Amino acid sequence: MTSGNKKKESLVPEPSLRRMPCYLAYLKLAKKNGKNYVSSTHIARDMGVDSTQVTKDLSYTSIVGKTRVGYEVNALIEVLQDFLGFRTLDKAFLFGAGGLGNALLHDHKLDQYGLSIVAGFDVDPKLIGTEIQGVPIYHVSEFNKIKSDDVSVGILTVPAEFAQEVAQTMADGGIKGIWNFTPIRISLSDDVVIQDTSMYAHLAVMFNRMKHLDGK
Ligand SMILES: NC(=O)c1ccc[n+]([C@@H]2O[C@H](COP(=O)([O-])OP(=O)(O)OC[C@H]3O[C@@H](n4cnc5c(N)ncnc54)[C@H](O)[C@@H]3O)[C@@H](O)[C@H]2O)c1
Repeated sequence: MTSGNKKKESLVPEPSLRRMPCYLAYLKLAKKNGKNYVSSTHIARDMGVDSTQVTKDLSYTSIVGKTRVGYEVNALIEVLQDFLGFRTLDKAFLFGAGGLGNALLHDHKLDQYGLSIVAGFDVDPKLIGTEIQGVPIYHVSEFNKIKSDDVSVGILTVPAEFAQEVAQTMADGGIKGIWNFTPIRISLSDDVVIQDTSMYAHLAVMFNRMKHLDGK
């Protein structure tokens, strides 16, 4: 597959991995503002993270900061992009080209994060045979015909009631990583990585914290 050199970073703690794309966005902005070097203290101050945490997070990559000046911005951007797997393109199949699936197909920045959707699958006759942003949409029953060894990522954006069944279809067809947007906890064998993602969970946290503010 295209991302054969993506490393297995299983020992990196998830909170560190989750912070890294934020460091990357911060560094890209620093670069835009003409900065050549940033220190972990600056990153920490601007991002509201402890500076030892920043140093620790970045130590999982191969980069080493220089005393006093810190990290070279360009080099750190490249190292982070590499480390996070954003510099190689993984091909993905999308299952469920409705509201959210359609939005993801319109997300032109997805490839900057190492993902390229090459085909969509749905059951809606109005969608089958169409293209969304140049990506062909097939009936889900055609998956076995279309599936390919070089596509190992599946994006799951079907209604909740079909999530488990469609995820199983994906796994049976060789998908190794499922980006699960449905609210269902998918159960599959251990050789498939499932990453649950929910905007609504974050919204719930925000509402809860806002209530707490009101109560002050
Ligand atoms: N994680 C998040 O932040 C987030 C945000 C929005 C929606 N969602 C979830 O994403 C999913 C999709 O939401 P939506 O608003 O796009 O719904 P939607 O109804 O607009 O789209 C769902 C699509 O899946 C298709 N579909 C139905 N059964 C299928 C099957 N067996 N195989 C393939 N495709 C099938 C439908 O025809 C439709 O096009 C839901 O589970 C929803 O809860 C998650």
